[in-house]
Amino acid sequence: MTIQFYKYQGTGNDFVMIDDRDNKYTDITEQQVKHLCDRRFGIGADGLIFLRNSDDYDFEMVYYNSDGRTSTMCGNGGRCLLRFASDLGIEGENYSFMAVDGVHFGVVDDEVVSLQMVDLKDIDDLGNDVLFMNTGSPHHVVFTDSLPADDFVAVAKSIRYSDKYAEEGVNVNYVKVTGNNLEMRTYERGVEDETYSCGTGVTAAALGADFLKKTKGDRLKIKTAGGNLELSFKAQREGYTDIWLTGPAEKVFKGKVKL
Ligand SMILES: N[C@@H](CCC[C@H](N)C(=O)O)C(=O)O
Repeated sequence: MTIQFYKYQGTGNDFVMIDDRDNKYTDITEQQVKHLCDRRFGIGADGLIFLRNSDDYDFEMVYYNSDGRTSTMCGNGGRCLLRFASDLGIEGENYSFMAVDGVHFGVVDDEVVSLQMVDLKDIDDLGNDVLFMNTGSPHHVVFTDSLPADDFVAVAKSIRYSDKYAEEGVNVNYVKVTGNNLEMRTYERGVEDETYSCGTGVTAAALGADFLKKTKGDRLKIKTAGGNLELSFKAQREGYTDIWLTGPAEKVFKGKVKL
């Protein structure tokens, strides 16, 4: 079988996109997804996303990590999917779509794509400037004065495979705050490596910085290894609402691949 695919990236978090509005690929296997995402034997990506029809919304997002397994929400993937929908000619600038964590709204313009993230209620304060929260995907967030350098993946793996997280897995973020600007590195579960950027991780870092009162205001800039993102939000008495993740998302190339 030959598949028409598209490759997208949002701040260097890259995805294979497949238009599956006619449900041709619903029986794709873990091994096949893993192969498509493989950087040497396949197309190469941090994840794979199917765009499918939805009865109640503009479309549905079905996300797989590069290990071949379906997972929880992917923020940059959602932003890339919005650009893909627009490129496919699905009508509108303002979209709504269904994902694993619920309904998302999105806006596509020439320069950037904005995605509304799910509201956040609970943040676990683990002490010493370390937080855990679920922004659509689970994130362990460490605030630090200097980001780990060469040893980042080893440090992140020791947290991801610790007893607390070993079974379910977790994404690990190290974040440095300077004024209202954040700089961060993320290790992703399911990729089991550092990625250039992670949208749900950026969301966790920015909301965490506000929660710990490390920043001021409701719009923060975040620098990732693959580029800059912005997060705006409303702080409520308990948690956060109106959370919008904004930044670039673009098509890189398209092609056909044999499965
Ligand atoms: N890159 C994503 C997060 C994808 C999901 C994550 N790997 C997990 O399994 O928790 C993002 O941009 O949010």
